[in-house]
Amino acid sequence: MENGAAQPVIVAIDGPSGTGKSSTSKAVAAQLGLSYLDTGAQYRAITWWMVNNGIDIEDPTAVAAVAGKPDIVSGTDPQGPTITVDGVDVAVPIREQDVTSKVSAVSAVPEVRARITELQRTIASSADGGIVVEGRDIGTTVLPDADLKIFLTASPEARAARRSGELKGADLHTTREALIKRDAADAGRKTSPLAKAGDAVEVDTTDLTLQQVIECVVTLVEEKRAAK
Ligand SMILES: Nc1ncnc2c1ncn2[C@@H]1O[C@H](COP(=O)(O)OP(=O)(O)OP(=O)(O)O)[C@@H](O)[C@H]1O
Ligand SMILES: Nc1ccn([C@H]2C[C@H](O)[C@@H](COP(=O)(O)O)O2)c(=O)n1
Repeated sequence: MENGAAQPVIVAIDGPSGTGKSSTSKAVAAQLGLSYLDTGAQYRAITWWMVNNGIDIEDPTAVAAVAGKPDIVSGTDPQGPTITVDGVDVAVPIREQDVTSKVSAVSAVPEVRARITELQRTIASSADGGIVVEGRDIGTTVLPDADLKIFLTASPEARAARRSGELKGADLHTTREALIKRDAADAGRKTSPLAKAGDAVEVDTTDLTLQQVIECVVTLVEEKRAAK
């Protein structure tokens, strides 16, 4: 870096559920003055809209026919990310079990992915100072030219323990099975499945604290920025 100004940088963070993508991405973006985009929240938002409008989510043709209808807006401040659908704040309802159990089916529909991918690229290209975008297909499909790609992993046991803690003591076995089922659906779909990009740096977070993961990613971003 020649003039001391921070270089804009695009960071893609992918991985299965509960590996720490959201917590890490938000903290890294806040620390480095970058924008932050939670793409899972967008897929949850479109799923919430489908459910609320009585669309049969088991019918991909019905889902595809209305994929362009909801107006989904994401706020990208890492200190307070927001998500609205047709002007309604859906940050809370999109985390409910009903949406969580249906989001993989809705996000497997190619027309849904095309719509949301376009939205994501528009947001990333208008983030002047740079952005951390987290999801499942960011490094492979949405932003294949990202400056840095990270793929977070963790054992199913560690991920289930983290989620059970969040869900206030939910049964560990049931949580683990639900995570594995959602990952299998996300990794097994035809259109832009959950996958590690060939040029992504894999970070196994099983035995790392969240703080250690954040520090690791901040270092990787700073190295990339310095080399630009
Ligand atoms: N390295 C870690 N050690 C312990 N707990 C962690 C670690 N990373 C994240 N967590 C905790 O695990 C939970 C899940 O993390 P987070 O929501 O960031 O994962 P995610 O990959 O974004 O999940 P999803 O894809 O399902 O949204 C949170 O409660 C978070 O605080
Ligand atoms: N880039 C993405 C992001 C998310 N999804 C789908 C698959 C996930 O199960 C679901 C919810 O994501 P989460 O909030 O748990 O991160 O959304 C996807 O297909 N592509």
